[in-house]
Amino acid sequence: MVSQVSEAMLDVIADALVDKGYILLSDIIPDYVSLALLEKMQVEQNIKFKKAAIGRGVEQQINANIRSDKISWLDNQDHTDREYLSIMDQLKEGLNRRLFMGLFDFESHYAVYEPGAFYKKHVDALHGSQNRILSTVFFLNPDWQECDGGELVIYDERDQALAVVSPKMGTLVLFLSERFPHEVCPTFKTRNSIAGWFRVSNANHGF
Ligand SMILES: O=C(O)CCC(=O)C(=O)O
Ligand SMILES: [Fe+2]
Repeated sequence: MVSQVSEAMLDVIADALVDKGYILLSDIIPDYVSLALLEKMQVEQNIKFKKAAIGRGVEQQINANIRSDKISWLDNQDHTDREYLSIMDQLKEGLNRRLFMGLFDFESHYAVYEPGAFYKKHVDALHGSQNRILSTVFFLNPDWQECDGGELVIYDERDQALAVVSPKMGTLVLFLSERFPHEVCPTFKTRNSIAGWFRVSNANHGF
């Protein structure tokens, strides 16, 4: 079954990206998809997940002082991943139609933050390449409490906190990749998310 993102929802998202550059959504991914994603994560956590690296190519390195999550990339061949990727594809098409963003592809990984893990303040657009345009973070944590930590904090250009997001099951955050530094505060409980990025192709670079 492929779930549909409504035109009204796409309008709301496009307006928010123009007005503020970010939006938090709680009702875009159906529960059955979230539950399937969480189940898959839990089954694969001890098998497929690898320590996350920072940077790209030869500069890529594991730096546990900056981030200490473990990740596994989504794969279009997998039917659970494909449900999520198909919703992201509808977002891509809907935003390109409304905002001419030139979004070209989408890459995403599951991330597990074990107790004590964090990701210090950073910007997602990779150094020397501006092709990450729109960041997405989807949370898969049922029964998350305030005292569990692991908040995603989004900052503005002047380093003021704009939003402190509790990583609750079903919340999707979208923000412009180059504009918003953000961090994952240390978590006290195992914290599951899917981070993803819409990119423009190098040929479109500089629109
Ligand atoms: O899991 C999150 O809240 C955000 C992760 C993040 O910022 C990233 O992977 O770039
Ligand atoms: Fe990030």
